[in-house]
Amino acid sequence: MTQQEDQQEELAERRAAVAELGAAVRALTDAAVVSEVDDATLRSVAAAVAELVPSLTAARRERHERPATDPPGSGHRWYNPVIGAGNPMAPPVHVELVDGRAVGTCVLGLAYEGPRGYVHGGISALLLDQILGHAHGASGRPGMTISLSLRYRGPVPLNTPLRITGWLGESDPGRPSDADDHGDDRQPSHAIGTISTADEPDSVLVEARGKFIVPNRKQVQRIFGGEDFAR
Ligand SMILES: CCCCCCCCCCCCCC(=O)SCCNC(=O)CCNC(=O)[C@H](O)C(C)(C)COP(=O)(O)OP(=O)(O)OC[C@H]1O[C@@H](n2cnc3c(N)ncnc32)[C@H](O)[C@@H]1OP(=O)(O)O
Repeated sequence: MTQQEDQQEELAERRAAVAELGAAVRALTDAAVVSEVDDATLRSVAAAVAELVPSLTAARRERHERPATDPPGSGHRWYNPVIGAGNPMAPPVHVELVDGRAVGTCVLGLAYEGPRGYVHGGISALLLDQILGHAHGASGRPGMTISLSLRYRGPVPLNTPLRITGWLGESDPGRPSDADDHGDDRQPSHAIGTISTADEPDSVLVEARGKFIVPNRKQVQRIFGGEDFAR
């Protein structure tokens, strides 16, 4: 086996273990928010969970440090709060590119509840920001959101297969590019997205409009210390 194959195998092993823990803690979170067991059981589970924490934090990363799952150039985000298999907070949303559109699918349990039986509006915004980011990134230029507005047309049901779709709209007409000053294309992109149930994809429950920019070199330096932020 070559050294590269060895590294690939190690990476796959690490990602599988991270996804396994993510799924287990996600299931625990779901159990915690649906549970109606007696107080003594809640307290004994809380104590058992608290005892597990030190075994995970024995080796930890700090802000700005890459996790072992996301080596430079991979473009992966295993702990992303929307799509990351390793993040218990992520549903996780499964995203595919279909005919130039980003299409996400997921089911949201009671941990995401806002109005009783329905998804919290902030969670819808989180999902849409991510999917718009994928639509923008699909053009080959991953970027950052500079504005996001939402229209909530109908409540989004929990425990129901959902479809989240994002695509690029027209850029700002007539906005001059100041590429000469900044060495980058500074035209923000407009992206549009929707949430519907998988059964009724044409019935839009939430729609979003966002603007994305590709940070220029100075901005990348200022915000990310020069590292290629998207890779
Ligand atoms: C297959 C592909 C897979 C890909 C997967 C990817 C998935 C990822 C999904 C992740 C999804 C999650 C995504 C997330 O969660 S991204 C996280 C949320 N977003 C942020 O944190 C951004 C915070 N904002 C800033 O840091 C600054 O505002 C920036 C750096 C943006 C500009 O601060 P700066 O001090 O430098 O400039 P200014 O404020 O004086 O702005 C002046 C004007 O210029 C415009 N402007 C500025 N810079 C640019 C530019 N570079 N190109 C074009 N235009 C630019 C600017 O809009 C403004 O215009 P106007 O508003 O006045 O009209």
